[in-house]
Amino acid sequence: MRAAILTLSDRCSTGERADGSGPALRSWLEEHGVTVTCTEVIPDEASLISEKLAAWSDSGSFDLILTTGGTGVSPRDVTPEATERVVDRVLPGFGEVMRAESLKKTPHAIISRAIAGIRKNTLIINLPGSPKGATENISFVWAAVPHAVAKLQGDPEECGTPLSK
Ligand SMILES: Nc1nc2c(c(=O)[nH]1)N[C@H]1C(S)=C(S)[C@@H](COP(=O)(O)OP(=O)(O)OC[C@H]3O[C@@H](n4cnc5c(N)ncnc54)[C@H](O)[C@@H]3O)O[C@H]1N2
Ligand SMILES: O=P(O)(O)OP(=O)(O)O
Repeated sequence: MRAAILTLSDRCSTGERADGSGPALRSWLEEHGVTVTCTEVIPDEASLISEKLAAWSDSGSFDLILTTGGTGVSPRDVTPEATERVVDRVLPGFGEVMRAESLKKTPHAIISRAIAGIRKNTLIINLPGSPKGATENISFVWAAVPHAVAKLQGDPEECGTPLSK
């Protein structure tokens, strides 16, 4: 699987704060056998985020794009809206599971509005901004990611497990 990581943070984009979440996600993915070929840090600007997600998806170079940051309720948190604007289909289950599992870690999890969706052949998943929130959330949904990527790219294999007798 080929992946890209997009960090959304005003402070990290100006160098005021070091990006801890992009590198944390990169390590997490590489430990899980994924090749990360592109990482970038940009500010919380909806048009920039949408343009970047569309360009990366349309390049055909990535099976998976993770975003980190901007999923909450601060005035400049616009990642879910910018993502929704460019995906062909939303995958509601990812956000549902991330919030349900994260609530077992912190009551603040309910604040994250993260979504996931598909654009062309690429799966895009929003994650919260902190290194802890980002890595916890990807771990909660990871079991479904390889199968989702295979299916969205046209894998014709039947995936129904026969009922045991
Ligand atoms: N499983 C978990 N889920 C959530 C957690 C968590 O710890 N575990 N945190 C919850 C919180 S709190 C919030 S709020 C929401 C929404 O988060 P956002 O996506 O809006 O995150 P930001 O406001 O962009 O960042 C929050 C906080 O994290 C630090 N930060 C942000 N970006 C970076 C970065 N690139 N490198 C290092 N640190 C970063 C910074 O202190 C920000 O103030 O998510 C819940 N879900
Ligand atoms: O990372 P920023 O600067 O976009 O802000 P926040 O601390 O709210 O994440």
